Amino acid sequence: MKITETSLPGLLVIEPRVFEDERGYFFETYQEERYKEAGINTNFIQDNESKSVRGVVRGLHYQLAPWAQAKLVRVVQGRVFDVAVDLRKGSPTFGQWLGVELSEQNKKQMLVPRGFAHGFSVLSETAVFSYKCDNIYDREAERSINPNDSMLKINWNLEGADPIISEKDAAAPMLSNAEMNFIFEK
Ligand SMILES: Cc1cn([C@H]2C[C@H](O)[C@@H](COP(=O)(O)OP(=O)(O)O[C@H]3O[C@H](C)C(=O)[C@H](O)[C@H]3O)O2)c(=O)[nH]c1=O
Repeated sequence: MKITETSLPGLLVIEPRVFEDERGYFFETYQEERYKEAGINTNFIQDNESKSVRGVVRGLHYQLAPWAQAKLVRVVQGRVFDVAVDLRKGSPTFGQWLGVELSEQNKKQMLVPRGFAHGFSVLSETAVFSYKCDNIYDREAERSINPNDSMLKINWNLEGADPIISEKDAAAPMLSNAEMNFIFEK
C-alpha cells in the first residue's frame, strides 16, 4: 500500500496493493491495522455508496461539528474527479482545494479528514462511488458549498459534459457567503 501526502495537510492519496491474475483482481479495500500503522487512525462507522451518470457533480458537502465526518473514498466503477476543500480554522491551507482522479482502473482512495468539504464530478458514462465515514449522517448538521463557488473556482474537468447538479447543491451558498460558524478547529 502506498500513501502519498498532498499539499493539504492530512489529505492523503492511498494506492492499495492489487493482486491480479488471469481471473481478474483482488485487493483489500480497507484493513484497520494496516491503515492505523500508516497513521490513518480513523474509526469508520458507516459505509455509503452512490451511482451517478456522466456530468453529475455531487457536493460540496460537509457536516458541522460534532457531526463532522472524515471519509475514505474510492470508485468501484467508472472515473470521477474527487475534490476536497480545507475548511479548518487556522489551517495554513484554509480555503484551498485539491482534486484527484479516482477510478476503477487506478483504484486510488482519498482520505478526507474532518474539516473538509467534499465533492466529485463523474467523468465516465456511470460511476459507482463507495466511501467510509467516521461519523453518522446528520441532516440538520449537513451544509453545502456551491460547486461553482466563485472563490474556489473549481474546474470539475467535465470534459464537455453538461453538469447535472441537485437542486440542493445548485441553491447552496458560495463559500464567501456561507455561515462562517462552520469553520472547524484545526
Ligand atoms: C449523505 C447521506 C445521504 N442520505 C440521504 C439523504 C437524501 O435523502 C439522499 C441523497 O442525499 P444527497 O443528495 O445529499 O447525496 P449526495 O449528494 O451523494 O451527498 C454526498 O455527497 C458528497 C460527495 C459527500 O461527500 C457526502 O458524503 C454526501 O453529502 O440520501 C442518507 O440517508 N445518508 C447519508 O449519509
